[in-house]
Amino acid sequence: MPLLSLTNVQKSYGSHQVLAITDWQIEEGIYWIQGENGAGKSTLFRTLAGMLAHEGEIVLDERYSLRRQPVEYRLRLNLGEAEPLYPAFLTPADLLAFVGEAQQSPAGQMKYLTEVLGINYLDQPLGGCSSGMVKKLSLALAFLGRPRLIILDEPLITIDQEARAALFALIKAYRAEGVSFLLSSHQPFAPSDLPITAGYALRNRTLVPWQP
Ligand SMILES: Nc1ncnc2c1ncn2[C@@H]1O[C@H](COP(=O)(O)OP(=O)(O)OP(=O)(O)O)[C@@H](O)[C@H]1O
Repeated sequence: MPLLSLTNVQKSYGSHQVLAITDWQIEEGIYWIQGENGAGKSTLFRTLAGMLAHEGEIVLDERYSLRRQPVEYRLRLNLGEAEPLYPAFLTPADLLAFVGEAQQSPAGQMKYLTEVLGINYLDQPLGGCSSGMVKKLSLALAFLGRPRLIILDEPLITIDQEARAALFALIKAYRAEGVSFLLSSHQPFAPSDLPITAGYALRNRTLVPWQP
């Protein structure tokens, strides 16, 4: 049963078409998406997260259409952006509380995520946090709630080895609970890092099986 189906999905900025995906489906698993700079990965992920207007049909779990059941769909699909930007005066505690409520985070989940990812600067305004500290927070936010699919755009940029190991452990733990992942990276993941189900490349505005 497909977890995510895209049919005739198109996205343009003005006259510049970035996505033209006729038919693409994935089942549960951990997927890796590669793309050259400017290929459209962030545009694809923001489209899947419902942040950009698009043409075509995007359906999760054969039931939740982004267009027709937007609330149910968004509760089940989380996005961690490549280069997250937050207002400088907010703290990690503020954002975790806000996103946690919106995503209906179960009791204890925020504490678990902040401990695993080493977010021990909960009350420090983000304007005074390093890019790695902001990135780790954005990753924690992407795991909140009870998602079916978590999309992480360039999850490894700016984070250190310890956070990378913690993130991979978290991905495996969530995967064991039935959560699927779409990850982008300019570099392929080593098989020892993560059990990747399949890789795709974003080329010529569409997704094709990845080949080295
Ligand atoms: N808001 C926007 N307005 C106009 N064009 C945009 C906008 N955002 C992205 N683009 C264009 O769409 C194309 C795809 O951009 P996108 O950011 O999705 O690529 P990407 O694959 O994520 O790139 P990178 O790996 O460099 O982050 C680029 O040609 C970019 O210039």
